[in-house]
Amino acid sequence: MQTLTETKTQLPTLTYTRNPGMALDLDWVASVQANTSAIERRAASLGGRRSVKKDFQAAWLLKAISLIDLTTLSGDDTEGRVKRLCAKARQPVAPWMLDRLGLQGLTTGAVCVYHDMVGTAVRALEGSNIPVAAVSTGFPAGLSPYRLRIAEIGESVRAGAKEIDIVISRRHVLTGNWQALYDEMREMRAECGDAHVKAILATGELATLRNVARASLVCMMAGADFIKTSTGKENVNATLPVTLTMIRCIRDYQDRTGIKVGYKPAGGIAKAKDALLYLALMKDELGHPWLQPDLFRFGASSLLGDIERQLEHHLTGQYSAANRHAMG
Ligand SMILES: O=C[C@H](O)COP(=O)(O)O
Repeated sequence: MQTLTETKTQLPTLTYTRNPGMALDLDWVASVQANTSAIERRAASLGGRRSVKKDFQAAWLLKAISLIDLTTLSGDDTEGRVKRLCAKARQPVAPWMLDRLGLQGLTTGAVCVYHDMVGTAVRALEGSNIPVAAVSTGFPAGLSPYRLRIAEIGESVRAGAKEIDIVISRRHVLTGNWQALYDEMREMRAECGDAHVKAILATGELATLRNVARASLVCMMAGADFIKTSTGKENVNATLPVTLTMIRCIRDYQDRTGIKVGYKPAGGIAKAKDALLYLALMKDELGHPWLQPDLFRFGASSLLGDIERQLEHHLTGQYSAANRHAMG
């Protein structure tokens, strides 16, 4: 894998990339394979490599911040917590750090909340360009009545969510009912209207990497603007093998249709060095366009805290031996 080199972070402007989708191509779905042992070998080889040279780390950490969907998805969420989260999204690191780096106006990519908190988040982010993403459709299991799942999307859009993270019905994947998965995704896409739609596959519950690949493809055919690994609530969430599988499907879909679909690893990404590894992998496999917020996001509740700590150590020169090790 190449080492990331970039000395300056340019603040991204978010222009959404839309996926119009296509007719369900069952032959293509049937032909999808995933060579699990090769994928696992490649994933295992990634962790030990330095993904960013020390001189370039600050720029890449800032880039990572701009790609976070800063998330709170807890049963005990309150308006106060969501307001604090939004304040953090507006000003993710201390102003002195940005001054030191000659950068102003850095924000996270979005704020991600349950439907009930969309209104609070929209009000708290007024005047900023930070979109609110709502998890919808009976998150996280997606097992509430179908008409209610569809209705929830409309409610979130009307409350001001610009991005909707839907959960798919895992049973359609586990039973190979690709038509049902396609129809469900298509209807959810339509209900989102102008809002950007991310399809959460809950890959930890799909049994095989081949299922992950086929579900990725069907959701893209049905018009998902992003494919997202996990709700963060499964036993296994974002992993490197799943990431390789999904981003190669994104590449195949682009090769065949010319359409770029985004990728959102989510759940359990809490360390700055893991974030940098993901960015290096995206650059390697898909190229620069997938280092922008219209095509890449981290779904993460605690990643920002670790990035901030690493940035502070970087800028003050106070790298402890432990931190040097943590940053690889
Ligand atoms: O979609 C985002 C995930 O729920 C966040 O998961 P996390 O709390 O493990 O970072």
